[in-house]
Amino acid sequence: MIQPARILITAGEPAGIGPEIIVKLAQEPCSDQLIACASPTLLKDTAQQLHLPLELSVFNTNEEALAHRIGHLWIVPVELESPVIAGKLNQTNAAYVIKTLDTAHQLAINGAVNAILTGPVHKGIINQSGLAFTGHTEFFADKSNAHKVVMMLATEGLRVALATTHLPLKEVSGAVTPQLLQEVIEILIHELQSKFSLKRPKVLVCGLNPHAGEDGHLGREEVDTIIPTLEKMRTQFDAELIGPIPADTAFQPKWLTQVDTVLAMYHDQGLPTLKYKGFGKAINLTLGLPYIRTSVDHGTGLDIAGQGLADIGSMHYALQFTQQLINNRKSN
Ligand SMILES: NC(=O)C1=CN([C@@H]2O[C@H](COP(=O)(O)OP(=O)(O)OC[C@H]3O[C@@H](n4cnc5c(N)ncnc54)[C@H](O)[C@@H]3O)[C@@H](O)[C@H]2O)C=CC1
Ligand SMILES: NCC(=O)COP(=O)(O)O
Repeated sequence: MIQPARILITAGEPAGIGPEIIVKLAQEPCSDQLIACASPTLLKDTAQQLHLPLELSVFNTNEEALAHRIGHLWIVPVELESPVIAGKLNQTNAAYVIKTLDTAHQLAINGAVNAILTGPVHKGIINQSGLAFTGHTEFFADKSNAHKVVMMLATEGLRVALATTHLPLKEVSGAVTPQLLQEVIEILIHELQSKFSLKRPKVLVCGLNPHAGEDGHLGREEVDTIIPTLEKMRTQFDAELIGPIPADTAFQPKWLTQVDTVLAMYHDQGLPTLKYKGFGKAINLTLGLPYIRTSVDHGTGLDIAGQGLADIGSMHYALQFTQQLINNRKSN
C-alpha cells in the first residue's frame, strides 16, 4: 500500500479567506494527510459560521501518516494574539502569521512533512506591525539559506516564472544583472527538468523594455544584459532559450504552444496574463527551495472574508499539484 504523504497547509492572514478555504478543503476527499498550521479556535469558529463539520486532532510527527478523512484536519496549533474580525486586518496578529510560516519551515526542513501549501498572507499588515516581510517566496528562501529562488505561477497551458519578485518597479532595471539572470535561468532549467520531467526545457525570455528595447533605442537592458547572458547560457545548458521577445507579443499561441515556460522580468509583466487566463485555477510555487512549497494564486480577499463566498478552486488545484510534485520527487 502507498504511504500517504503529509501536506502542511498554512492558513495565512486570519482576517482573510485563508481559514475559510482550509475548512472548505477539509470537506473534500484526498488520499494524503492534510495538516493545518493555524489557530484551532479560528478554524473551529470558521467551520461553525459556514455550518460545516470540523474535527481537529493535534499532529504528531511520530505517528504514521494517514489519508485525509472528510470533515477532519490534523493541526499544528498556533495561538492568535487577538480575536479575529473577518475582513479587518489587525497588526497584533502579524506575529501569529509569521509563527505559522516559521513552524511550517521547521517541519518541512526536518522532513516531518512532504510539502508546504500556503494560504494567502497580507504583506502590508505584517510590515505595519514592524516585521519586515516581502512574501512567502523570500521568507522561505531566507529561512532555508537559499541564495536564490524563483517564483513560478502555473495554470493549464501556461507557466510564468519571474526574474524578480516583490520589487518596486523603479528597482527592477538595476536588479536585472547578468548574475541574477544566470542564477534564475539555471534554477528554472534545473527544476523544469527535475519537477516537470522536461529533458530539454524551452524557455521564452521576455525583454524588459517596450519592444525588447528596439535595438537599444528604447532601453539598453536587452543589449547590455539579457542578450549576452542568453548567448552565453545557450552554449552551457541543455535548454532552448528563446528571446528576448517583447513582452507584449510573447503571450500569444504562436509562442506559448512552442515553449514550456515564459520568463518575465518582473511581477506585473508576467502575472496579469497568467491570472487573466487562469485565476482560480492556478498555483504558485517556489523553485530552488530544499522542500516543496506551493500556494494559491490569490490574495487575502478581505472584501469577501467571513461571507462564505471564497472559491476553493485554486486551493484545490494547488493541492493536486502538490501531490503530483511529491509523487515525482518520490519516483526520481
Ligand atoms: N500567496 C499569497 O500569500 C498572496 C498574497 N497576496 C496578498 O493579498 C492581499 C490582497 O491582494 P489583492 O490584490 O486584493 O488580491 P486578492 O486575490 O486578495 O483579491 C482580488 C479580487 O479577487 C477576489 N478573490 C480572491 N480570491 C478569491 C477566492 N478564492 N474566491 C473568490 N474571490 C476571490 C477578491 O474578492 C478580490 O475581489 C495583498 O496584501 C497581497 O500581498 C496576493 C497574492 C498572493
Ligand atoms: N502574486 C503572487 C504573490 O505575491 C505571492 O507571493 P508569495 O507570498 O508566494 O511570495
